Amino acid sequence: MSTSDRIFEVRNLDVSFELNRGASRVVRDVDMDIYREETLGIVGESGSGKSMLASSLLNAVVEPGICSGEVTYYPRNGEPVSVLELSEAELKRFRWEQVAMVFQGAMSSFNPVMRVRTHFRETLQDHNRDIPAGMDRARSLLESVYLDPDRVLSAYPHELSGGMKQRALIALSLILEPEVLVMDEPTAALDLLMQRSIVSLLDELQAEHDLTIIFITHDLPLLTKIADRLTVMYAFGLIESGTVDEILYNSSHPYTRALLAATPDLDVPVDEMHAIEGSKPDPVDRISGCSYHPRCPMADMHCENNDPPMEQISSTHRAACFYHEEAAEAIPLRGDGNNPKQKGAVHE
Ligand SMILES: Nc1ncnc2c1ncn2[C@@H]1O[C@H](COP(=O)(O)OP(=O)(O)OP(=O)(O)O)[C@@H](O)[C@H]1O
Ligand code: NI
Repeated sequence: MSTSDRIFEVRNLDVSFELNRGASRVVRDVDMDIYREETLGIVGESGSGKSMLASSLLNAVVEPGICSGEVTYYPRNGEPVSVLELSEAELKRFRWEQVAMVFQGAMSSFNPVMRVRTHFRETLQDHNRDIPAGMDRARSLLESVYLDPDRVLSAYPHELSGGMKQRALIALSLILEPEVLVMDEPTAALDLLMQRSIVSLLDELQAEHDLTIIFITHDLPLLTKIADRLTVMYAFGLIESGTVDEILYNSSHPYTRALLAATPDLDVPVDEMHAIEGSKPDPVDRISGCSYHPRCPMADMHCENNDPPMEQISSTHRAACFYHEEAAEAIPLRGDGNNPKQKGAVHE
């Protein structure tokens, strides 16, 4: 992937809140590139900063959070956009027309007293789009998420099941033809079957609409089915990123390996994150050295005193650990040595 394929470039991104007990840094010094038409999965335990990072991409961090650093968006046509410098009016357009979002708790983001049709219509109206052409598009989008347009458009949100509502929201988020879809735990409230069907539907939508998808969840097994690349967050920062295969079979950060080892079966989604020993980091505390050292079995004095930089492991794989070369041996994964794919990938 060359830099010309980038759709987002994030540099030195920080998000902080001024709390009574001190400054709370909930995203720390994130550098990240996102490539056009990829599906990037962001995974990490609850509270690690995934939602804050995702909302930073749209300059939509909740008040009174402060976002600093650079978020540059490269549209297919036109000049690069400095997202954190957009005005309110520019942001409103940017958020629907370039980068759309389906956020956590999306089940409630339909207005309960408005029919689904009105949501589509008002969005088109707000953005000065042609209504008849837009409503035709709405119908075809609803069809492409396997919903009956007539029935759904005239329904009130409560008349739809959770899965139907979620699919209708995805259709709505695509009504203004955005290039990027940011999804924060979009399937969390759905049953297994519905989660899987939404995932396969995203694949189809992505191909059809040339979408870039950023998918956030703590369901690692789900991500391995949908993502091209994975980025792992720990304690408000990125600690490893690579292709799905690099993360699954050759992960080089002790936290990622602990996460994988705690995931009993990649075909069964579990709330695997809580299985890792030690307490969760607090965004107000300033831990010296590596943020993972208090929980890391490999940590030594060097890790306690120094913050590990992201090390390049392959052209697509990076990890922030001084001992990334030894991690595979120190933290074996269940099934290591049995799976031929894993065997070949283990560090010598
Ligand atoms: N409004 C707020 N004010 C101050 N701190 C906040 C606020 N909202 C969230 N935080 C803190 O920011 C940190 C990161 O939160 P974030 O919601 O990004 O985590 P997450 O990884 O998305 O977790 P989850 O998987 O539970 O959604 C957490 O420690 C959280 O306590
Ligand atoms: Ni979240």
